[in-house]
Amino acid sequence: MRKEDSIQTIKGIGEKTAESFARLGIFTIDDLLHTYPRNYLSYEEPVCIRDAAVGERHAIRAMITSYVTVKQVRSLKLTILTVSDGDMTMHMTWFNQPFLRNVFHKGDSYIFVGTVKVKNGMRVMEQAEYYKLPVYAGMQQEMQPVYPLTSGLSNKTFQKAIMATRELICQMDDYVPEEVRAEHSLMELSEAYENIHFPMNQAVLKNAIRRLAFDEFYQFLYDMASMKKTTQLQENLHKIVQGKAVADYISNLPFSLTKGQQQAIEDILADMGGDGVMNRLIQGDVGSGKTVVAAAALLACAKAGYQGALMAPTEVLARQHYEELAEQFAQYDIRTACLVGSTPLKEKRRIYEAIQQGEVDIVIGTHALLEDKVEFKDLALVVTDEQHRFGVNQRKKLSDKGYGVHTLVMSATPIPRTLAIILYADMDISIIKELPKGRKPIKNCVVGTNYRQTAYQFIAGQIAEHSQIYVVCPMVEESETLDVTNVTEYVDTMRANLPAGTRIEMLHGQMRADEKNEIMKRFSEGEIDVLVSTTVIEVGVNNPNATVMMVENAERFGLAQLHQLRGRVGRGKKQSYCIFINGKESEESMERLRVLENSNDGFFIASEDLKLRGPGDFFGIRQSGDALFELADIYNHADMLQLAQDMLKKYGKTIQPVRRNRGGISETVL
Ligand SMILES: Nc1ncnc2c1ncn2[C@@H]1O[C@H](COP(=O)(O)OP(=O)(O)OP(=O)(O)O)[C@@H](O)[C@H]1O
Repeated sequence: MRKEDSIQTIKGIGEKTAESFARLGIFTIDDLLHTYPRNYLSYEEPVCIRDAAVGERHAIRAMITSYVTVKQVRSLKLTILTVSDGDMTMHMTWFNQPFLRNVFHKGDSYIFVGTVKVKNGMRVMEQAEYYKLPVYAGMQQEMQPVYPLTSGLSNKTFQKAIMATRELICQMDDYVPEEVRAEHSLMELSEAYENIHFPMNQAVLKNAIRRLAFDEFYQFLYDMASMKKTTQLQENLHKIVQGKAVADYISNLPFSLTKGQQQAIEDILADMGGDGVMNRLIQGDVGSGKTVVAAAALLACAKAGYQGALMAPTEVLARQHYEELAEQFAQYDIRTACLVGSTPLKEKRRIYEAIQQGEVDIVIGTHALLEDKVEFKDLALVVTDEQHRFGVNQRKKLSDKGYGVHTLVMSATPIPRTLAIILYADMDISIIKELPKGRKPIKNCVVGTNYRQTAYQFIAGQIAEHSQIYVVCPMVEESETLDVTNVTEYVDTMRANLPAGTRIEMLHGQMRADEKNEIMKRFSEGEIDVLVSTTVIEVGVNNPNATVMMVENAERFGLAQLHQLRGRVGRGKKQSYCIFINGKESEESMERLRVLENSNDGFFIASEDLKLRGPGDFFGIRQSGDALFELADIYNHADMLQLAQDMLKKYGKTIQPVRRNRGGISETVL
């Protein structure tokens, strides 16, 4: 078995199961190994049957010692069996679940969770939940990995498939020298892969994540080092000196630029008119006005007679940029086009042709821009929005569509300077520090669920004043609801609580792209009052008329992500409000959320988030929005980032990272 083999080489995985895996983007063994559990379940500490207090709920680890019988008692079908923990026996019964006969087998061990009763002097547990913790490498595990699933694929099949690769995992060579591992207590590579999938316990899992975070950073820096060389060698083949066009554009804006925006534009023009190729990062907090800076750069490029591209991480955002820029640029005779995944094929072909012929000056789109069919006549500038959503290779793939292409990256992720120097070693950085004038600071409140009714009343008041509202719920899948408010149901609740005639719509990741676009369009045109959404709206969406952001189950999000969400309001002149509903009544989560109540500053929030995270928090509240790394968190694993840089410096490029082969395509982003 080799990493690059199809998963069908695993015994028991036939064509059908392989199709299910394919739907998750898993084609090879390597894909499988890199599809990490999205969660781990661990159960209450099991007790002995003897120690389980009658009338209380307990978890008991026991072995089935009888055959399973199914009895008809009046209208009930009873499934009965006996279990033992080696010291005492107990009866188990389930009602009307005769299929359990095929689930349980004599000799199997399970964890049974339920309330212990006494009947006829015998301990009994009725309707128990039952769990089978995995046995990996002959060891009973304490945690159950939960994988992303799709129809036709059970968690059990997933686990089995990973277990089948054990030999391969064990044979993995570690490229990190032993002395480095020893000095920094870095887990061995194979051990890390074993434990990310089947962790013995929380502590081991944490170490496995730390090790794999190192690998992600090392690969990233390694690739950056290769890129640096090529950009350094490049002379500026596209000298863009367009001060006049940009000055006109700026003077026609309905506002005056902030100092940071002005400086950023000056830096860009100096770069693009200079001797080398531009490679610049614009860092600015949410709502600081990075789009006009990008627009100025693209305008200068088009006016100099070259082509430019702007790549956004989502279709919603790409369309938003397109709509804004197409209108502005038309006044300067600049021809624009929008290319996204859902663009109809015929339209796509027309756009490809126009780009190739040089009939389009500026193209705005998503990953769709990376396709081979997109060929430029003379590409001079690539702007990527929200850099953390794209990998280095993706950015490079786009700029490789031309020669000596200038690169501009816009990011709202607040990164401390020390880390930025490592992560963006190859880039010059312009920072937009201040927000545009006239913005009123957002008023925040962190409240419990009992405040919801008051919040609805407040929202009704805002709608009466013609403002618009965002409500964010964590997820939409039926299976993941548990105690999480489900978006679909939530819309009904809101309808019942807001005045009749309130226009409420929902937006979630499972909708088709055109449906999402339609909703966003109507929301930005003021035809929707309340947009109930999952975090699809997180990045960059701009509707200055939205004044309230209400986040349900706010405790489930990372602070930086909540800050991004909050950034969707307070983008116009009206006073805006953010209501964070804490669904968990713990003082700890309240304290964490209060950081947001007290500050609107992204840098401060990121650093507080780091301080407040306890050792148990490493999973689940990683800075999402940081999809460049799968497991690594630039804040939490800052030491690993430093170590990766030190190792690269010490050994040069002689030590190659393990390269991930996703479906056969080598990618920097895991
Ligand atoms: N100098 C300015 N004065 C007033 N308004 C401005 C100024 N610059 C930008 N704006 C407006 O502020 C809003 C936010 O700008 P923009 O969408 O560029 O923010 P951003 O930096 O991209 O934020 P995010 O990271 O959240 O996407 C827009 O409506 C924009 O027109």
